[in-house]
Amino acid sequence: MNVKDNILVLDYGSQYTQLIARRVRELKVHSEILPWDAPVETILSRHPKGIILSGGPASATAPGAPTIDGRLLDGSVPVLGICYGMQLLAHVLGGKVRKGASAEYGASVVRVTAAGNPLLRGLPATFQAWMSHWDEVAAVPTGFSVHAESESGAPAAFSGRDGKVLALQFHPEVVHTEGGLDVLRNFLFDVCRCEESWNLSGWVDQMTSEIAAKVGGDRVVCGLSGGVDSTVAAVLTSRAVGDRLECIFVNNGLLRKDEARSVLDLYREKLKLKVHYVDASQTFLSRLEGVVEPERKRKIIGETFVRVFEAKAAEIGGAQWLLQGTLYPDVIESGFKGKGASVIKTHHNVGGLPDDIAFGLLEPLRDLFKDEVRAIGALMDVPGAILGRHPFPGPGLAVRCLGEVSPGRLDVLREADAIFAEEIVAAGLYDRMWQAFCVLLPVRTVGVMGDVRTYAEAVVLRAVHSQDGMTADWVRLSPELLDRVSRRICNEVEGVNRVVLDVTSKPPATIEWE
Ligand SMILES: Nc1ncnc2c1ncn2[C@@H]1O[C@H](COP(=O)(O)OP(=O)(O)OP(=O)(O)O)[C@@H](O)[C@H]1O
Ligand SMILES: O=c1[nH]c(=O)c2[nH+]cn([C@@H]3O[C@H](COP(=O)(O)O)[C@@H](O)[C@H]3O)c2[nH]1
Ligand SMILES: NC(=O)CC[C@H](N)C(=O)O
Ligand SMILES: [Mg+2]
Repeated sequence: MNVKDNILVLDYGSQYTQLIARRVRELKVHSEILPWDAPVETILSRHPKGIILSGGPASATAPGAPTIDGRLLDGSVPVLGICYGMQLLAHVLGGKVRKGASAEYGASVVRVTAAGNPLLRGLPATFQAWMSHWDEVAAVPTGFSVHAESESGAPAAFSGRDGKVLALQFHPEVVHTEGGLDVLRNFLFDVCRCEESWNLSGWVDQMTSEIAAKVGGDRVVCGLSGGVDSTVAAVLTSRAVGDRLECIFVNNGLLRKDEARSVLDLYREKLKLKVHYVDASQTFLSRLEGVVEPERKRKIIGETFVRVFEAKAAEIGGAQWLLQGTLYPDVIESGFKGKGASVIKTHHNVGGLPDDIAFGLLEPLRDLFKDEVRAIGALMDVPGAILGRHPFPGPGLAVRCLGEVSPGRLDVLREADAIFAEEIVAAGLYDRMWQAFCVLLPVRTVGVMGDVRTYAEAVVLRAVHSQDGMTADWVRLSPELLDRVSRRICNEVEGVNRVVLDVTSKPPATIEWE
């Protein structure tokens, strides 16, 4: 692959670190992530044209907080600090950081207060930006200038050292920040003087050879779910290992209405992969009996998946590798990177894996985001019917059936979910959103149906726009559609007498409820 220029992202534990790297790739520049405490020599040996400091959960002024070596701040390589990165720059260069009067999470308005910041070139005088912080910069270092402020009046952008050290309190890497990509473009091409020299088809060729080299003559089993990620991973891997790849589709009893059959039909018709079907629903459901704690559900499901893969692999002649369609958001939310990231939720395929797993793991998409995976799938001619599907988590309906996961409650959820999905498709909205689904609450409320008092559970409608699952906003569905869905669910699904709408973005909520 032709990698000319390199942008280094130093990871301070942000949920968005990989997103920064991914945006840089989107702008056709190679980018690499190193932990914040990588030695300066290592950092400089990568010849970065620029360095980006990510956000992070720590407070820059706290004892032992992640820091930066002053040698990186002499202006010879441009440095951009984002959120924690900004607070850190302010702190180590002699400014002042303190806890703000209140936090800013989600959408916020940034006002440009002075010209001269190369990052803000071309942006309007006020714009909506995504924030996720509590600390703020109270004073910038001597010799630095503030160019924008947030609603609270705190600095939202400052720079100094001849425009070579720059800082932003908001997150230009998230899609909900207006002009965010322009900000990063300005950094890469104006400040760092990079040239476009990276693309996805180069990635496919390189990854195919890496998989071939790693697997050698071994055999691979793939957990295939019908979703985008595992399908793309399987198609990519089959290019590298041919018929030494066997796919296993597991019915875990937590699939949506008619999903097992429709997924199998789809694979048979559209793709030439060897797919084995395992119905393990009894095993999953009996292990989940009585479990209500979200993280326990996820861990039980993660382990059970692996045991099912092991048993099936043994039955079909053994395999040394387990291929999974793990993406970067699964990894970061599971807190897997160590280096200071919080555990948000244990994705079954990452943090939920048991320690004594009988396979080596093959996860070629581990550094990527869904929209990149869709683009790679399209490059490899994966059918649009698969690439366009909404994501569906491996733990499935278990994390949407809050409280106990019983067959009866799963059926209620399945029926409600199918109605919502059907109406979203009928309204022509399916391809215009990231996900739409129902959640069943373990909360009973009083209703009156046919003059009879009911005391039944409530269903939540959740529909979100997102580009990569890292941030999301709720979809403004029309009142007419909401009304139709609500009436149909109450009329057609026994056990539900109330439908409510989730109007929360991510952050502060997550997309799924558990
Ligand atoms: N029912 C299943 N059978 C076999 N493997 C599964 C199943 N569900 C999930 N997996 C495995 O877990 C991985 C992670 O699941 P995840 O839902 O993130 O990805 P996906 O299903 O491939 O794509 P999507 O996000 O579009 O649903 C999958 O890529 C796959 O390897
Ligand atoms: O394979 C998966 N295993 C999981 O354990 C899991 N949990 C959440 N998701 C999906 O990831 C995206 C982000 O979800 P959250 O905002 O709920 O964390 C959303 O698209 C979720 O549907 C999962 N996918
Ligand atoms: N997202 C971030 O980088 C947050 C930085 C810091 N922990 C704060 O709360 O302000
Ligand atoms: Mg899935």
